[in-house]
This record gives sequence, structure tokens and C-alpha cells, in this order.
Amino acid sequence: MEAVSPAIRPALIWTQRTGHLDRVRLSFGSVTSPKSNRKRIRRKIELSARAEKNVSATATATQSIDYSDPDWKNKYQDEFEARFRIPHIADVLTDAVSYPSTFCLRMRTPESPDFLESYPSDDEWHGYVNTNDRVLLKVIHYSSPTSAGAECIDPGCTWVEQWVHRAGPRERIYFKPEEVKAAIVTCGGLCPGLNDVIRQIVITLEIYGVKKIVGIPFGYRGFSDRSLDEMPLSRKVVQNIHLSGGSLLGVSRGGPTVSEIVDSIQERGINMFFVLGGNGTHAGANAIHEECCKRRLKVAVVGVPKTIDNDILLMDKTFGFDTAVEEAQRAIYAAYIEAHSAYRGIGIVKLMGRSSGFIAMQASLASGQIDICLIPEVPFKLHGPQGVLNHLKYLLETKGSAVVCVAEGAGQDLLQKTNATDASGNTILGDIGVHIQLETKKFFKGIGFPADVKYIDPTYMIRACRANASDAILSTVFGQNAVHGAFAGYSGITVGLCNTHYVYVPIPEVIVQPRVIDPNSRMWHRCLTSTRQPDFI
Ligand SMILES: Nc1ncnc2c1ncn2[C@@H]1O[C@H](COP(=O)(O)OP(=O)(O)OP(=O)(O)O)[C@@H](O)[C@H]1O
Ligand SMILES: O=P(O)(O)OC[C@H]1O[C@](O)(CO)[C@@H](O)[C@@H]1O
Ligand SMILES: [Mg+2]
Repeated sequence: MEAVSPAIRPALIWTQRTGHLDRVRLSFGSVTSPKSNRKRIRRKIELSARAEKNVSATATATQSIDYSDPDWKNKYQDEFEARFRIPHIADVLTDAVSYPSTFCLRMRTPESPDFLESYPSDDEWHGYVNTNDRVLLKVIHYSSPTSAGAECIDPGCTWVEQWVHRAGPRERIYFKPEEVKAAIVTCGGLCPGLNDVIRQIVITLEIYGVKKIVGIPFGYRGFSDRSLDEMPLSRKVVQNIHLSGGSLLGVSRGGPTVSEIVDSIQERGINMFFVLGGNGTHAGANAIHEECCKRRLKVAVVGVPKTIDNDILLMDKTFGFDTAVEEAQRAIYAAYIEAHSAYRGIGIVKLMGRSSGFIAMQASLASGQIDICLIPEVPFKLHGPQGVLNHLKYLLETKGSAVVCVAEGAGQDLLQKTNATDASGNTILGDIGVHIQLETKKFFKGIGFPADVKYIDPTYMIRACRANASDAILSTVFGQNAVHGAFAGYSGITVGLCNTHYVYVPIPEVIVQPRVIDPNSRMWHRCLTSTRQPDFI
């Protein structure tokens, strides 16, 4: 328990806006404040939350919970349950029929007569996931909102259960394999593991008995560019694709409208659609799912979250991230050797992470060679007594060399805004790595203190890598679960890893905004403990 009495402590109220928790500092008379006061506070939270951009309707609804209602916890849990209900094709196509699954754990050869003539229905076959199985999302019971990284729903940090749906093969399926035409697309930037996911989707579809599987080339663009043919896929085609990085299908940003994509899906007769990509791709996938519902099409749209930056809400980890952290070690090591071997050497490494500093933080922790880690979530100054440059001078004086790791989205307030966007509408960031390099050189020259500055940007070398073992496993399981989800009839969902378990979640819940590092979290504190860097503000 905290030593400070809640009666006199300014309470920290956590507003669950978007899956990431935001702190609102409010002075309570006491945590058990009078009803009117609590109402005023609640209203304040609602208003501040609604004023924020990107607040989802569902998240906003959470704000309206009345904590003075003795039943608020049950209501919150019910609301959470409703939010995380996974959409199903039977929601719209009420006459959708289910069949016993053709996926079985006891393997048989595809030519087996009972597979061809009828669907297996052996009661002895177990290993299916019950449709009502759930995974608990949060497992720490914080006893105080001031506990490091605390995620509390109410001022008292009441234990509230938040359940999401367990992924895996269901006993009944909503598609006959011989009637399926499955398509796979990879969008956005490259990421280690894409080929592993493609491969596993194809292999799992074939196990269900699907024969028509195609790849859409170069992201969503492949739906509109008539010069691009869909690529027939089979186990034979994908057998070895995971041995190299990149995407067999190619990737792109931008492309046709949602309505054009759905027209093309209809024309091609696609009824299972696997979409591999980040936030943007998932926003597209959800819009495609909604358009299919509007047109009453029996199409299962299932996402697989691909983001090397690891910035998808609720997910423990997305594939490619581990590989990126591992590969970043080589750049950091080179920067360290250069800096250490030079007279007053400074090594600067820029790593990916446009909104979140997960790669920079984890790579810094893993290497143990970083003196300064800079991430988008934590503002910093370069100049002045508290600035990064002054600390670099101190490091050169005391230990002779220094290594800086900076995430690409860090310190954007220090750079001139370009107002430029890429084909998908993402803001093109200023180059913070180059900026720090130039400012560092200028600073040391200005004070007549020689320093040898070396700058490394390994971005595309990292992104093009083949997945490491841990990402290969993650990609493989995601690929399998995506197929199980589609056959079970879910649509508008994505697969993921939450609290070490594999899950299905409705897409809107994970794309409201990028997942970011909580500067009050234990992990960021651990990173600071490792680098021993001060605040640069
Ligand atoms: N809100 C949206 N609605 C429909 N489609 C979208 C939306 N946002 C992005 N897209 C489409 O999704 C595709 C990928 O988007 P984007 O380039 O932002 O990559 P991403 O999926 O976020 O991956 P990465 O992590 O590599 O940035 C593009 O073809 C883009 O046109
Ligand atoms: O150069 P591209 O392909 O636009 O991609 C750059 C972006 O892609 C990412 O690697 C995510 O895929 C970001 O970290 C980076 O901002
Ligand atoms: Mg994106």
C-alpha cells in the first residue's frame, strides 16, 4: 500500500480512452468523495476524453461509467464483453449454415476417401477451441494508481476482469472448403515474418481442403492495377518462401478505394480474405468487412497484425519486432566499437518506430551499450544545461565515448514540419537521426571540444531480414489462427497475442491509435536504469 493517505493525495484517475490509459490529475477531497463531486469529476473526464482526436465510440462509451453506481464494475465488464465480441458472418447472413470442421488434429492424407465423400464427424476428435473460451487481458491487480505503470479503471484501482476471445480451430465451420476462394494480401512496409505468415495460411487452408488460394500482388494496389495478375498459391509454391525476407506478394502503400476493392473481391469470387498489415491496412480491412456486410456478401475478412514497430494496441508483440531488436544489436555494436575506438567518439543509431519507441527501448536494454535512448513518447531538449548535448559532453569527459539510440519518431518537435505525406496519407517524418548527428558535430565544434561522431541508420537492412526463430513461431501461429478464424465464420477480426495467449479481437479495438510506451511503466524505468540517462527537459 502507498504510504500517503488517499484523503490528501491528488488522485490519479485513469481514463481508458483508446486502450492506452491516460492520466488525468484531479484533486479529490477523498477517494470516496461525495456523489456530486464524483459526478463533476466524471464529467470532466468525459469531456477531456471526448475532446481528444481519434476517440473511438466504444472507448468513449466506457467514459460514461458512473463509479457511484454500486454495480459499475459488472456494467463495465458487460460493456467490455460487448466491445470485444467478435463479429460473425451470421450476424448479417442469419441463414448461414455451419458444418463439422474439416480441420482435424489427427492427420489423414488429402486423398483419403472419407475426406472426399463427407466431412469427418468423429466425436472422439478433440482439440477444438470452444467458441466461448476467453483469455484474461490484464493480470496485475494494481493496488494504487501511483504504482509504476498502473492501469486502473477507477480511482480505487478495483480489480476488473477484461476478457477477450481465444483463438484456434472451432468444431463447426461456416464454409465448405470446395466453395472457398481465399486471397492473401500484404500491405504497408516490409516486416520480417511476412513470408512465414503467407506460407502458414496457405498450408492451413490446404489442410481444411481449400484448393483455390491466390495472392494479391503489391498490397491493395493489386486489386485495381489491371497489369498485376493474382498469384496462384499452393503448398508447393510457398514451401521455402520463409527462408528469405520480404514478401512473396510484394507490398505497397496507397491504392484503390474500399468500394473498388470490394467490387474486385466480388468479381474474383473471393470469400476468404487474409490481410497482413499495420494500422492503416487494418483500417482498410475493417472498412472492407463493413462494405461486405452492407452488400450482404459471405466474405470472411481476417487481419494479421504486421508492425515491426510493435505498435498495435493490446498486443504483447507483433511479428518482426523481435527480429528487429535482434538485428539492431549489430548496428548498436558497430556504433559502440566505432565510438569506443575513437578519441572522444560518439556513435548514433537511428531505429524504426514512428509513433512508439519499442524497438529503440528494447534494443537499448538488450545491448547494454546505450548511454542515451530517445523515444517519441518522452520529450527531450538537445541544447541547454539539461540537454542531450551537454550530457554527451559529460559522458566524453567521464568515460571517453558515448552511444545514442534514437527512434525515428522521437523529437519531431525539434524539426521543421514537412507537411508531406506518403501514398497512404502517413506524415513523412523529419530525420531526427541526421539532425542529432549535425547538431552534435556543430555543438562540439562550437565549444572547441573535439568529438568524433559516427552515425548509423540500419532501417532497411533490419526490415528486409528473415524472421528469427521467435518471430517465425509467432508468424506461424498467427497464420494458422487467421485461417481457423475465417473458417469459424468470423469477419472484421484480427489475430494476436494478448497476455501470452493467442486471441481474436475485433479490428476497431486495436486501431484507434498506435500503442505507445508508457513513460511511467516499469519497462521504460528499466531502460533508464540501464542507460543511467537523466531527464533531458
Ligand atoms: N483508414 C483507411 N481506410 C482504408 N484504407 C486505408 C486506411 N489507412 C490506410 N489504408 C490503406 O492501407 C494500406 C496500408 O496502409 P499504411 O501504408 O499506413 O501501412 P500500415 O498498414 O499502417 O503498415 P506499416 O506499419 O508498414 O506502416 C494502404 O494501401 C492504404 O491505402
Ligand atoms: O519507407 P517506408 O516503406 O515508407 O516505411 C517507413 C516506415 O515503415 C515502418 O518501418 C513500419 O513498417 C516505420 O517504422 C517507418 O516509418
Ligand atoms: Mg502504419
